[in-house]
Amino acid sequence: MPLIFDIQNAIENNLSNNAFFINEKYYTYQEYSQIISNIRKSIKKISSDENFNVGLVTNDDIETYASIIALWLEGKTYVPLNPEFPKSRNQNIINQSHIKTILDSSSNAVFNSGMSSILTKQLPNCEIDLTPIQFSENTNAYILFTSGTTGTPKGVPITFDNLSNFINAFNKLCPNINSKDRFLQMFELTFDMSVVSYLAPLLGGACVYTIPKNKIKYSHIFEMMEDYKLTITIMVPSIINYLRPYFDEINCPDVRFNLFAGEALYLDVLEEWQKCLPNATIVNSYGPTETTIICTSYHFSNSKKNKTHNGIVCIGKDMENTLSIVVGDDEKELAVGETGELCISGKQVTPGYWENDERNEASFFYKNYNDENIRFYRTGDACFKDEDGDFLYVGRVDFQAKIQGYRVELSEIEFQVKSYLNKINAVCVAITNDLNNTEIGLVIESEDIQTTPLLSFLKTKLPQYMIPTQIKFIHQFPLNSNGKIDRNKLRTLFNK
Ligand SMILES: Nc1ncnc2c1ncn2[C@@H]1O[C@H](COP(=O)(O)OP(=O)(O)OP(=O)(O)O)[C@@H](O)[C@H]1O
Repeated sequence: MPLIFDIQNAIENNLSNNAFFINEKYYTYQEYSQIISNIRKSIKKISSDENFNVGLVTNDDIETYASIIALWLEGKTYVPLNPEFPKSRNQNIINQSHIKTILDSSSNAVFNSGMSSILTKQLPNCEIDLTPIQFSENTNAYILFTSGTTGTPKGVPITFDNLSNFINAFNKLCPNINSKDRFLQMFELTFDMSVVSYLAPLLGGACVYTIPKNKIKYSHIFEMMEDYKLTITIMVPSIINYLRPYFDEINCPDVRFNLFAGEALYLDVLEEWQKCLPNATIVNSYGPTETTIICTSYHFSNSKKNKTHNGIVCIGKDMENTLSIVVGDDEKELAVGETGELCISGKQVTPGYWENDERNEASFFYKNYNDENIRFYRTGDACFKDEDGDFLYVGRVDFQAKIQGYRVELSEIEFQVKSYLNKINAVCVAITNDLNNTEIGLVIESEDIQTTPLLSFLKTKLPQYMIPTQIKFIHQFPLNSNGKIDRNKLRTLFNK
């Protein structure tokens, strides 16, 4: 059955249960369905010959989450616009996706230049109507504009078909989501981890607990986990690095499932974190936006030897309906243990970047695989496969530095630095010096480290060309809007 009918059924079957806890207020599925219907009525006037893409200002309220479903019931695509992003970036997204209508729940509309803006707050109540119109599963459910290292955001459309395949695979990983579950939703709607954090609970009749934007202090997250006895938590690993000093105070026996994704997860911190969630299944998962949130997964267990590479937890095996391979420069599949670029195919892969032929040409390719012509997405991630078929993450292909002709894995240097620093975080970046040579820069998240003994230690572990030549100290690593360590910002520390 198409995903949109599952959403309709889930809402209609759970009317008396709580759907959301937002800004200290609960909303039942009944209230949610009323707000969805009110918004839906007001967007009916969007002409059907208009582009499917509708801008959605991502405010922190029930109307924003209701707008998503209202748009979907009408077969439209949401394009999130974060009011906290620079105006020029949002304008670029609006122009690229030809948005003519914007849904906004705040009356001081930020994006009203030359397009119709529909205010979604305090609309009059109308008859509840959650029956979707008929539309193709190839319709885009959302388009996310990822930051894009070139400076121009690139649009990643994800279809309803992509999304329903993802949901099926996710439900295998985290089974039996039901009305007793309480989910943490701590992501900006411009980041795809938000989609699993609101959609998986909605489909199970569970309640979504959002963290108010003005309270995204890391201490608040675990207070919420404890106070509201959250049962399912989805996180980026940087969060537990921040929570690390408080681990002794955290005890969340109600968490039954804890998923990590989005960046490298380190085993040492995970082993400590696990004690805070004594009853949780902990999964490390991996996936670029282009393959719909996550597409590989690995179960952590404290009763086995967990697989790692340079301290980074294994990203595991393909989830259902995904096929990943590691290829060399000539797109030939590499043997077990050989590092190359991870390429992904399957039902979760985006149909392609939004109106970007050049990028599509570079990022997707067809390959004959087991007598089938299959379309693969190049992830830009360096990985290798082990003899059990598990993938191990090595680093970004573009973070691999070439130094004096040697290919250097920055994650290997980070691993050694961290093993010396013990619980202090460190990031290596490739920097270009005045003579246009590549060097290794090291940023340490502390202001109290002696460099001489650290360098002496590194010299016993690494060849000379891998020893960092510049070291900076910083009180706290900057995070980007997705909550990941902002490596680009760290790189700028070396420009001075
Ligand atoms: N479990 C994981 N371990 C290591 N890295 C991960 C993991 N999960 C995701 N990643 C990293 O995150 C990337 C996907 O994140 P996302 O699609 O948000 O793009 P981004 O590279 O962070 O940013 P952007 O494309 O916006 O510049 C992956 O390509 C990989 O580099």
